[in-house]
Amino acid sequence: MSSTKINFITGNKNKLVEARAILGDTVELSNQNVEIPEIQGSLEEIARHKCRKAAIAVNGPVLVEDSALEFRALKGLPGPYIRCFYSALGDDGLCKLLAGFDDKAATAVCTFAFSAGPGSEPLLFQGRTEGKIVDKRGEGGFAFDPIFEVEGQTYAEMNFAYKNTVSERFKALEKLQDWLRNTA
Ligand SMILES: O=c1nc[nH]c2c1ncn2[C@H]1C[C@H](O)[C@@H](COP(=O)(O)OP(=O)(O)OP(=O)(O)O)O1
Ligand SMILES: [Mg+2]
Repeated sequence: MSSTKINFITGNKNKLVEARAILGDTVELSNQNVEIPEIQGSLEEIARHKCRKAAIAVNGPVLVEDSALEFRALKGLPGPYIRCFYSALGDDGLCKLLAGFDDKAATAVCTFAFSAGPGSEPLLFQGRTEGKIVDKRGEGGFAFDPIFEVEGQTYAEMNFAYKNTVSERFKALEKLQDWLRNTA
């Protein structure tokens, strides 16, 4: 597949670094940060809204991504509001949210949205990874990585390359790559 260039609109450098590593040389990501107020709604509605606004802001094709962390015991919350919860509560506070529950299951969800430009309806590519919430362990990664455990290791305990083979971001980007392969 020939290399494709896409403008990934995100203010999160860690997302950018992971996405570039996952995509390798199949897709070249440029990056701009555009402040877009995030709405309330389903993961899909939030990603679509962010994508439409980003396409208008840069007046061209864009890729955006929205990450969520769903706690089963909390019926899917914090979900797309994880950024707010994480910055207010941190790793320990997020763990404590589940203190009263035996069920520690959580799902990390990554939703990429691509628009060909202003007025062009976003296409979604979503990946999900099942895990559980544990007391923090590990030094790597970012944000909630130390408390999200998948198959015995937290994301923060995994090496960077290994996280990028099991993560929701990897699964979502595989779908994006399939789409690019089939439309190029
Ligand atoms: O692999 C991950 N491992 C651990 N934590 C993660 C991961 N991926 C996103 N996160 C955190 C960052 C933020 O606290 C929240 C998502 O919020 P979200 O709005 O999607 O991202 P953001 O505001 O940081 O960047 P953006 O400019 O793309 O909206 O979950
Ligand atoms: Mg955000």
